[in-house]
Amino acid sequence: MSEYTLEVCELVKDYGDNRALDHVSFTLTHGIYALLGPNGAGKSTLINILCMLLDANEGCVKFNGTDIKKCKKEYLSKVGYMPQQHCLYEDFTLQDYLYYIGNLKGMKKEAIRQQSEDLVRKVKLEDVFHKKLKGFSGGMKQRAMLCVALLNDPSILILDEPSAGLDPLKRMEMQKLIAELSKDKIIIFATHVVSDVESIADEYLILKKGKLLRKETRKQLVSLLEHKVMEQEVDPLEYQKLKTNNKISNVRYDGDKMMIRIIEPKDEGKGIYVSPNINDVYLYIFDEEHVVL
Ligand SMILES: Nc1ncnc2c1ncn2[C@@H]1O[C@H](COP(=O)(O)OP(=O)(O)OP(=O)(O)O)[C@@H](O)[C@H]1O
Repeated sequence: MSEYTLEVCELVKDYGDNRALDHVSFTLTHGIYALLGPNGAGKSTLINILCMLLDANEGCVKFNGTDIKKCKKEYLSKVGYMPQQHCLYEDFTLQDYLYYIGNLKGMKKEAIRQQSEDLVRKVKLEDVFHKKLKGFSGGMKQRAMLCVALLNDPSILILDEPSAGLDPLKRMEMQKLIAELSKDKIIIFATHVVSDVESIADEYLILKKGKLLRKETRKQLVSLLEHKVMEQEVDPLEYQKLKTNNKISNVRYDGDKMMIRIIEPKDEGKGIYVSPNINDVYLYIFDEEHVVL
């Protein structure tokens, strides 16, 4: 199995006085990396630098040990990018669009044909291969964009909110697809929606205000909250009171009973401690009123 490395070294990006990335460093080998952070954390800026659409002010990115600026053509031929916004030519058929992109990627005609047919089967779009993209639903367009990103079998796959706008079933399908396709690749999956990555991410890159706070596995992250998440039954009045000075990560009804998940409860002994999940950790890290990290 070939092993690729993508190394981000002390990246700094400023937009005027606003520092969007602040000395960000990490190294990735194959696997699925969830890039998490709230609005403005710097995810898109980082992705744009990784896709060479934007230059950093300081620092560099290395692919297999070489600065990507020194091997731009080779590096870009190994990168597949699925942007947040659809950028499909709607008057093209899916087949024509894949041919067009394959050409831009410098692929041979026969390779485009073989890979296109294989990819549309994998993402279950073979029935609409010859149909115009303008007739595609949102979910079909997302899958078409994934095909485009996967043409030329990239070693690095960068996905910016790949499940945005999909219904829960389609979100699960997209997660399954990404997990199936991840073998031997470095996959960066940027999202705000923790549940989209929880079942498939090998590691989490957590960005906050341009700084990389953590690069850890699920196990390492949830250990932050071991014995700190309590599930408790409450009545709606009590809930209103509790939520003013507690971090509540979830509210659900169990029949008539209102159940809440509290992180580091102020008043212990009213519920039971439960296993933390990534959602709890996300709230713990990003709850601005109770900054801990
Ligand atoms: N072109 C730009 N000009 C000026 N400031 C920018 C520009 N792009 C991003 N920024 C700023 O840089 C910071 C990081 O933004 P960025 O879009 O990278 O974050 P993000 O994590 O991708 O956010 P979102 O989840 O909302 O897409 C923010 O403060 C943002 O306002």
